Amino acid sequence: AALAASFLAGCSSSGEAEAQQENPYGLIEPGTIRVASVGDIKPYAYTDSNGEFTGFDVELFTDVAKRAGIDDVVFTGQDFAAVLPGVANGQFDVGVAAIGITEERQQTVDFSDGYLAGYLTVLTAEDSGVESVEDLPGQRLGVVQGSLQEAYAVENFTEADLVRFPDNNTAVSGMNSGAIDAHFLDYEAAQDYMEQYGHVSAGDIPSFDAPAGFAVAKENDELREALNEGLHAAMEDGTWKELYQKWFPGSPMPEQYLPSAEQTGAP
Ligand SMILES: NC(=O)CC[C@H](NC[C@@]1(O)OC[C@@H](O)[C@@H](O)[C@@H]1O)C(=O)O
Repeated sequence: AALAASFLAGCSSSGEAEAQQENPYGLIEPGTIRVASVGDIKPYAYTDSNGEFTGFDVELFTDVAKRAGIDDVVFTGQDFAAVLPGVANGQFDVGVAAIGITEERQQTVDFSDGYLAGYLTVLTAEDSGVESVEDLPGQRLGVVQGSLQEAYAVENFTEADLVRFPDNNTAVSGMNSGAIDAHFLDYEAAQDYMEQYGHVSAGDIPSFDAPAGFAVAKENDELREALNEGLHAAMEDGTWKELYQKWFPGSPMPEQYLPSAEQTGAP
């Protein structure tokens, strides 16, 4: 009670203190978290046949929000390139879409701690002639606008003809119709298209230095810290591991997100 009293006394007006108490995370709509996501990066974040958002990132975030005391989470699908601007300009409270944490992105938004470190995959059709990334020069390579894959390809696949798409589905449709020769996307999403269309990987590039994080508006430290607390609790009690095994069965599991008792510290 003393702490609360001093906290309330600290605010300039009781109204502000009241507001602060009701909306401790500075949410657009107190009690609801508005999330900018994307609808087609299965199995990270996607809309199922009922139009419901689901996937590893979606279920992990929903669990973390619940631990922070917010049960009402509303997901809205955007083009990937619109997610961070939507969070930065206050249209959404959080961005959740396998968004890699990078210095450049931290110019416009803040991130929770990382929750998923994996690979970027060059996906191609069985007989495309693109056997590995060495074959990319002169080939048409799809990338999602604003993705790490776009930045990586601009930097490293300088002789490929880059074709920018709003999302993976459009890009893979383009590949299936022969408009492009390969598409550069996230490993688990690539696995899904391989199962669906019999496509293959022409190369997997580690992206461990840019683990996915939840994007929040700069300065909203209360929200970011509450998400971090929930995230680490979900890792420590094995929820993260359970969701990883559900959504990425058979994929190598990064150790740093497992309960500390299960971390061997092996390199
Ligand atoms: N929604 C998307 O298409 C996201 C594409 C891309 N994801 C990269 C990443 O965050 O995906 C999950 C993990 O593998 C991370 O290591 C990786 O950087 C990006 O952040 O640009």
